[in-house]
Amino acid sequence: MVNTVESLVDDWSGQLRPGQREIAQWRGGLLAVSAVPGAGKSHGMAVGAAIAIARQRLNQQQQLVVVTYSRSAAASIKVRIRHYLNQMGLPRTGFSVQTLHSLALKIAMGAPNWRGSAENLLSEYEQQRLCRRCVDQWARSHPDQMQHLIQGMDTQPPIHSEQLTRRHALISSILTSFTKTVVTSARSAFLTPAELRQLSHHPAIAADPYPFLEIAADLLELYQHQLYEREQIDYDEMILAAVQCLDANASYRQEWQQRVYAVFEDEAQDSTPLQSRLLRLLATDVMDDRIVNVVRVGDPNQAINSTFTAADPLFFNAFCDECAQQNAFYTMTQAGRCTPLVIKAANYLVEWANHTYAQTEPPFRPQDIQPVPPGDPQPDANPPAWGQGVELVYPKTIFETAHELAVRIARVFEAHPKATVAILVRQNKQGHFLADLLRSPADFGLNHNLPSLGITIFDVAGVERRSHVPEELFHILQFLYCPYSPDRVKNALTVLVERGVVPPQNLDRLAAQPEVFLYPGPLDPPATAEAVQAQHFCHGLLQARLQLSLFPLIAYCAQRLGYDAAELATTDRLIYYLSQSQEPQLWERLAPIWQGIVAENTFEPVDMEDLHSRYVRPAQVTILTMHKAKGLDWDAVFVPFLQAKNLPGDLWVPANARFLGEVDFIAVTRAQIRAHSHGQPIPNYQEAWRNAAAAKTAEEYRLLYVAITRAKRLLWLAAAQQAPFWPSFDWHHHYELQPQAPCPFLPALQQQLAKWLSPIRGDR
Ligand SMILES: Nc1ncnc2c1ncn2[C@@H]1O[C@H](COP(=O)(O)OP(=O)(O)OP(=O)(O)O)[C@@H](O)[C@H]1O
Repeated sequence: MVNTVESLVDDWSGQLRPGQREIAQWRGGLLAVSAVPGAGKSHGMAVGAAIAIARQRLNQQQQLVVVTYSRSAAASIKVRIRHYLNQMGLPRTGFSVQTLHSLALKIAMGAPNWRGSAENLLSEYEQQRLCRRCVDQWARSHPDQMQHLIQGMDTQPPIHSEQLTRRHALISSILTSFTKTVVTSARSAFLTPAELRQLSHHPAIAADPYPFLEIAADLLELYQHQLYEREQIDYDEMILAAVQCLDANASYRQEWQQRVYAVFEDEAQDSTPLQSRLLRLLATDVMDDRIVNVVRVGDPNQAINSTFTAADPLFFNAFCDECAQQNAFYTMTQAGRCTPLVIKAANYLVEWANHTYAQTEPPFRPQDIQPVPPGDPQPDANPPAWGQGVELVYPKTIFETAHELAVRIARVFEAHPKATVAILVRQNKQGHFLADLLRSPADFGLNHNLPSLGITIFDVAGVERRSHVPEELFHILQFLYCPYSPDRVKNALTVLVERGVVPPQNLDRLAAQPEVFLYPGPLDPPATAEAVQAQHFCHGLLQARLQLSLFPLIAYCAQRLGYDAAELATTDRLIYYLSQSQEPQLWERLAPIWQGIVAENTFEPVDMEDLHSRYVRPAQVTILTMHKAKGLDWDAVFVPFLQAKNLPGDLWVPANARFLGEVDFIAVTRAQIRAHSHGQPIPNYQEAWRNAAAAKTAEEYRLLYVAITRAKRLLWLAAAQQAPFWPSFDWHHHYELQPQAPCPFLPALQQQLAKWLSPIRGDR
């Protein structure tokens, strides 16, 4: 067995890059790998994990725990590790892949005397309500401070009606969001209410116009008290609870340490100190606490969560320094994913942004991506470009952007029918807007129709937001119980087309006259072949509706939609949930409950093993946010709407909070807590505001860097000359377009492109 493993390790080592090889050769202790995008971090980690599992003969009793930050990343790494274990003929039991939160939940729930339970886990919505309750309570018990806030920057108290308006804004929105921010930042930085209060007396902030840190301490205290009283926990608390359970109970800690041989962490740049502490505790050897088996891989240049969570690349950098002192730190600068021109564009972004923002917060660690040398193990490494490789356009409007995009995508599929393609947007709303335009171009006067070419438009946010299994089945069932409603026919057909069980076609035409679509008479015009297919499919479902009772009918529909195992398991969970909710189990009774599940998106799907593969599929255009695109890649990547207002955008003060002054005190307080947790001097409010703005800009450019480095062969960037003024407006209902400047990186890149693409001119 050992020999087989070692000979396979030798074989595989020949297929690994430096950095990956070190992970494969790891035999315990700390190890850090910092690598550029596409260098093969996740790949190296999967191979390394499989080898460690084989070497240590890990099993159900003692496992290697792989931690990631998103479900899709977890699914993709699980598949890779299983692949290598299969090659070694080993069972799949020696490891588990988890998101950090599910791991923490397991630890906290298993602890003796732990007061919480999964049912007590606060949803986002409930957390919001709890924050609001704390604010109400605080406002009642602090009338003087409330009055001080209501007066804002005015020298005199405002008139009565204005006071009421401000009070309402403070309670319902400003202080409620403030509470949420404080709760997350302070607890991640291990700050107790008492410590926060102490911090609020710091002389550096004595002249700040409002005592927001003191208010933060009050609100944090109230929030924690309320959680305790209600025996509830929230996501952050779960991690804190897990750490506390392990800290407080030696035998429980040892139980876990015995169970966990090592922790491998992907995307480690997104880790918070609290999370790192949890992982270290778990990975400490049960017999000797000087031995800590932790492997962390990450890329500080891809840190894109630090402005809305307590994550910060600084912590991963510190870990890298610690490992460097033990000669256990490696960097990987070669990457085979992208065509050379895309690499040049990404490197230029690093150089340009660090130069442009040298005075504030340089966004990147200066580090160039290099193409891999000849003979690299990756097949088709640094592939040749499609088209120009990097293309940059300035369409007149957001509509023209959609049109140009469709034209270019159609050309990609014409030349490469099996291409994988993604459109990356900054905000979900932009994604929905594009999805609608691309799905129904005629409605918007566009004459390029991707669905008619057999190309699926897959709007990730749309699907995920709706938690697709409950929503898809809901639409089908709604149709089956009311087949003559045009809306329901359209919704059901949309699901059927998205699932690929009915061919794409003009659904509005079918839905407009449901009886003609379902049961055409002799005088009706002949249906197209696609419509007949859709009709037969619907007849099958309607037939089942007459023969089956509700729950078997739901299961039948799930089968007909071609659900995979995880989706079928999710359907089972849904049926179970519905069966527990209401008697008698009739559609009319259950429909409102089901609709609630869809609206609140609270239903937890069964872990989707191949969620990842849904994002990257041939003959599909995947629309998703830049954040969600992390860790994935496609042949062609389109990044529209790169107007300056959209990226990097600005920090701004919401209109209802302007009476407090020219800065957003939520961002200010967060920046003050951030500085403290980094061991830096605490900044006053003006400096904290500048820091917050610089941190946002820096992170936006890292986000653009992530987007750019997803492209293997073609990167298409666009900035519309006219777009909605506020990127956050609902693009469906706000068509008032205004002139917009492009993201300042684009003109700079354009100049470079001109040089790179015409070497003679460039040389001059
Ligand atoms: N040694 C290797 N042999 C073959 N293919 C490899 C190797 N290393 C990486 N690859 C391939 O290169 C691509 C990028 O690898 P991977 O996704 O692991 O990179 P990454 O560093 O995690 O990227 P990012 O940080 O941008 O998400 C993948 O398609 C992967 O299969």
